[in-house]
Amino acid sequence: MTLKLGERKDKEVKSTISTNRKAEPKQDSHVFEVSDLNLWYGSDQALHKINMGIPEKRVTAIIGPSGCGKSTYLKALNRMVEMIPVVKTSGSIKYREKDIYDGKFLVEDLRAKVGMVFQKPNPFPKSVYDNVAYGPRVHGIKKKALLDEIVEKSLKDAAIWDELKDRLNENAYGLSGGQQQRVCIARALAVEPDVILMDEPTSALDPISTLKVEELVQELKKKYSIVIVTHNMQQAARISDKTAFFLNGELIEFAETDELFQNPKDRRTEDYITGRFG
Ligand SMILES: Nc1ncnc2c1ncn2[C@@H]1O[C@H](COP(=O)(O)OP(=O)(O)OP(=O)(O)O)[C@@H](O)[C@H]1O
Repeated sequence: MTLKLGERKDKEVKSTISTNRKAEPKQDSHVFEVSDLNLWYGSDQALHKINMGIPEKRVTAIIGPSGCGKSTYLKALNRMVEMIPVVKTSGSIKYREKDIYDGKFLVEDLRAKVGMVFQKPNPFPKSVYDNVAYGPRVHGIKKKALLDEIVEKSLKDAAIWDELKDRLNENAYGLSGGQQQRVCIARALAVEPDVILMDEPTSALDPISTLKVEELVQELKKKYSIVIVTHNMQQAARISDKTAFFLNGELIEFAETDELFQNPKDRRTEDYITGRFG
């Protein structure tokens, strides 16, 4: 089902992007607390004074037009953005009340807790088993029985065990794109993260694989806190509990998903979700 944005009147569009859920505002506890975050690539400022808490065990979607800073924000949360040498930041990001830029917080420890799944499935050119066992091995787990257990559990949690249990020794490159993406999710789960960041995880997938990943996200939020960047507003409405709308590097609105789509508070959010721009 494709939204023909810009072709409908506001009211119709707002009711079209329906989440089939009743708004259940909760008092969230937060895994991340982001305060006054500014980020520059050289002299170009990509994020402006972002203040945003990421709720625990819920799905937070980030939407907004191309270039508005969604991926930059996501990669700031696990300090991946620092891999680009010209990046400078100010403000603070706290993960479970610890400042992630505090010298005492090792980046490896942060990334073990905050896993990431990318737009394009990126398995290693290794067997399914070795892909999933990779992280635990890096963390020093050598016992075969324990690795077997972790691989099975991670593939089960990624809803792909039944499909792959007899193909564990096959190269992951030989799998379909949708299977590769779920193996990548299993790889992220194998190190027992707390938060999973997903950067447009279904944009390279066919509709059936997309549906499987969306269903999986619903399961995963029982155990993990999830932040997902998506270009697809229908997807944000379907799978997220809270939605943040970014524009030109600013956080314009952050609300319960039903609220944001049905009753946006900011004119710019309304313009975007009704297809007037973007
Ligand atoms: N490595 C980089 N070097 C310099 N500028 C960058 C870099 N990566 C992103 N930017 C700039 O930062 C801004 C935000 O980019 P970002 O990729 O975060 O946006 P986005 O909302 O995720 O976009 P899209 O939806 O197209 O993926 C853009 O102006 C972009 O050109």
